[in-house]
Amino acid sequence: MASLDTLFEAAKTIQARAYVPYSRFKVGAAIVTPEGQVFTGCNVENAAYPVGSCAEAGAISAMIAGGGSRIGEIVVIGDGEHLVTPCGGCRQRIREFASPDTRIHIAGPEGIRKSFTLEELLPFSFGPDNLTDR
Ligand SMILES: O=c1ccn([C@H]2C[C@H](O)[C@@H](CO)O2)c(=O)[nH]1
Ligand SMILES: [Zn+2]
Repeated sequence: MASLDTLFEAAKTIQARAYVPYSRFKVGAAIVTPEGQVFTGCNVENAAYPVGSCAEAGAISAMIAGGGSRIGEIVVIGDGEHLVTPCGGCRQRIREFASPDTRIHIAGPEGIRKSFTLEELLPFSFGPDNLTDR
């Protein structure tokens, strides 16, 4: 099983590959599934700014394409002094494949700075269950 250290290193490696000619703000994300598979993603910007995608979205796409189905834990790494927590859209993307107690680790270049549960970042969330209890 991948350790948190390994997951952090995977996020840092993919962060370096981010395509960010507009913001110059590189983000990396690494997911470990409950089975121990690791999937990564980086942000990919576009000249049509709104079409750019977040690192977390890339990691989730890689997970699904690679046969994973659940997020065990996720590390998100950014630069600068502020915590780079997932944007609102990515909190919802993570929510689709995670549980309220799934841990979301926020890292800087030196290591993990703070860890949250999904419930902390996205309380009272909307999810697949809402569609089945009609
Ligand atoms: O959690 C985050 C926050 C921001 N970004 C990206 C989007 C954009 O490319 C750049 C600046 O917002 O950072 C991510 O990938 N993940
Ligand atoms: Zn996002």
